[in-house]
Amino acid sequence: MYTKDLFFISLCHTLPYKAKETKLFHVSDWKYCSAKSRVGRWRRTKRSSGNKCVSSVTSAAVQVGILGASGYTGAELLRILAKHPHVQVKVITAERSAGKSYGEVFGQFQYKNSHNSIPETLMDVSSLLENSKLLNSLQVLFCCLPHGTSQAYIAQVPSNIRIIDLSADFRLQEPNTYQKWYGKEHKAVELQKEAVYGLVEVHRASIRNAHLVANPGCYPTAAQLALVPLLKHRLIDANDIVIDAKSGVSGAGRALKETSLFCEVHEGIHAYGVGSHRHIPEIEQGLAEACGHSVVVNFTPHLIPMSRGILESIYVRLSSGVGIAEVRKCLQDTYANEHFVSLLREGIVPQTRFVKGTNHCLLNVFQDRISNRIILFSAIDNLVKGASGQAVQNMNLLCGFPEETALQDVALFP
Ligand SMILES: NC(=O)C1=CN([C@@H]2O[C@H](COP(=O)(O)OP(=O)(O)OC[C@H]3O[C@@H](n4cnc5c(N)ncnc54)[C@H](OP(=O)(O)O)[C@@H]3O)[C@@H](O)[C@H]2O)C=CC1
Ligand SMILES: CC(=O)N[C@@H](CCC(=O)OP(=O)(O)O)C(=O)O
Repeated sequence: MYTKDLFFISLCHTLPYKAKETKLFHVSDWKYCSAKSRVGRWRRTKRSSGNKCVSSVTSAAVQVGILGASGYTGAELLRILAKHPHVQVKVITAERSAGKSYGEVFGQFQYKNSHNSIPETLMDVSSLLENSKLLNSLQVLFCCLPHGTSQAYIAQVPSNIRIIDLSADFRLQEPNTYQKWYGKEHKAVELQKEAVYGLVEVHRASIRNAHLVANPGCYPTAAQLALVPLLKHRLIDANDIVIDAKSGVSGAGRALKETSLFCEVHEGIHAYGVGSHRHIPEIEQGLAEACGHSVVVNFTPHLIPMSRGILESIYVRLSSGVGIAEVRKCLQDTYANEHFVSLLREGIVPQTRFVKGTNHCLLNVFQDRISNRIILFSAIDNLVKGASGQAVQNMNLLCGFPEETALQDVALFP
């Protein structure tokens, strides 16, 4: 059977990704679908997308600022917010690119009518913080600055503005843990205490009322979504977890670094931060919370010559008397009503290309050949579910919008 003979019934993007049981029909079966239902689907599509490629902003749009809009996560935020029907991006900032127009920094933002209007020029953060009128006109501030930089700026933001920080600055609850892994004292310890960890599928209730959301790190997102439910239900041994992680190069950010030079990345793969990566305490903090006692994991990240994507292969020991079927059932039940996390059908290995450009995390579990062990796989796009997509999911939650608003893309493939 050839692809041209097939019609994928979920072409319409209003159909949630969760519809995993959607079948491919032969084109000749199409006539048996009622014309009425086809019209109904079309009408819904037109209404939800305003018959244009993007939705228009409602009059009562949430006013948003983005610190660090000239970086990778900033650009990804603007790409996503461009199709958000209830958001107006009012301010964007940069450091080296301050004063430039956004289209000059990112050519993809020069197209006419392809996005909600965005501010023409990148301003510097200090000018924004000094302009109290402009600052106070914002309701939500995304902070896409390097870790260590965010905390001092965020401490100056008025408390009526809700902040979503994409850096690592507010993820660790213990100031001592932060100092140990980041090598410096935290400059906003009080704020660190009140920050809520923004892994929506785990902390949804507390995020809703948060003033400051600490958006999770990319590697910790993929690891925790696979492991937290299993630890909560005591299905795996908390002291025998090996996380073998691979990331695309955009994870390192846009600033020029030796480690992300083309000649030193392409056609090669290497581990880094072995036994010392700063995401170790973040992963351990989340897993300890899930099982109620401290956890020590083996976490080894690798850099892969691709632009985006994270795949984690996670090797664990089952608790005594537990089988793989219980693990599958636990993941299936936990994520049955979650829009962005899915357990794939048995035997299908999650791939980064299945999630490229999307806010989805795909999971699966396989029996290891070594008895009583299983292998979990978790795939995300580091810039979307691992950063800006998750940040928008958090904003949707804070603002009372449906969580999946502006996040319903299907992966760009191939
Ligand atoms: N990339 C990823 O996959 C992920 C990143 N994160 C985290 O999100 C944050 C942003 O990451 P990413 O977008 O990749 O980083 P980039 O390096 O691509 O961008 C950083 C941004 O911050 C600005 N900036 C840098 N230094 C300063 C400063 N001292 N004062 C004000 N602005 C400054 C830069 O401006 P300019 O370029 O104009 O100098 C740029 O806009 C980081 O904390 C990162 O660790 C989290 C999850 C995943
Ligand atoms: C490939 C690569 O370099 N990845 C980054 C992680 C990106 C991320 O999530 O960083 P934050 O914790 O600062 O948000 C790293 O290993 O440091």
